[in-house]
Amino acid sequence: MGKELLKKIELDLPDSAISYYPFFIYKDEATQYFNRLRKTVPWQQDEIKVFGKVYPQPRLTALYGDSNKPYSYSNIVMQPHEFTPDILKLKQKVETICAVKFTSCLLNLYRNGTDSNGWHADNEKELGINPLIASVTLGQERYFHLKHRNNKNLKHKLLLQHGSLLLMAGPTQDHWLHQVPKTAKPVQERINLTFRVIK
Ligand SMILES: O=C(O)CCC(=O)C(=O)O
Ligand SMILES: [Fe+2]
Repeated sequence: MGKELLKKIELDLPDSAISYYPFFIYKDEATQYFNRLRKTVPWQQDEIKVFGKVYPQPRLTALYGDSNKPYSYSNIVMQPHEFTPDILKLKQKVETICAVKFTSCLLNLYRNGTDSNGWHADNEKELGINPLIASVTLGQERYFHLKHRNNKNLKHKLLLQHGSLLLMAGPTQDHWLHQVPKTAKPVQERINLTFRVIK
C-alpha cells in the first residue's frame, strides 16, 4: 500500500481508541465495490421496537458471517448470509491493518438523507469486552457523531469519506455513543460495512 493509503488519524478523545484511515481504498476500487454490493446484497428492512412502539428501521441492512451464529441488537435477531468474494476481500484488507480475524460483517445502506442510525454503542454481549469494530464507507460521505456517555461536553464529529476506514477499539463502546444523523442536504446512497468478532 502507498503512503497516502495508510494515512492514519488518531482521534484524541478520552476513554477511547478511535482511528480513521481516510484513503483506505482507492476511489475507483471503492466505487466498484459500492456498485456490486448495492446490486447483489439482499438488503432487508427490519422493524425495531423503541419504547414499545414498532418502526421500520431507517436504513436497509444485511448480515454476513462465517458461522451460523445469529446476531441480535435492538430486539432484532439477524441470521448471517455466507461471505461473498467481495466482502471476504474487504475483510482481508481490513485484517492487514487490524491483528484480528473478523467473523461477521453487518452492512448498512443509507438510501438518502432521511436514512440514519440513531445513538447507540456496539456493546452487545456476543461482541465480548473491548470489541474492535472496523467500519468501511462506500459512496456518499456522511457525518459520524460521537458523544461521551457521562460528560456532555465531550463530543466529536467527522465526515466518513468514500473508501475510508474507521476503527473503534479498546474502551470506546463502554464510554461513547455514536450515530449517523439524518441530513437535510440532498445526498446519494452510502454503504457501510462494519466488521465484528462474534464470540
Ligand atoms: O454507518 C456507519 O458509519 C455506522 C454504522 C454503525 O454504527 C453500526 O452498524 O453499528
Ligand atoms: Fe455502531
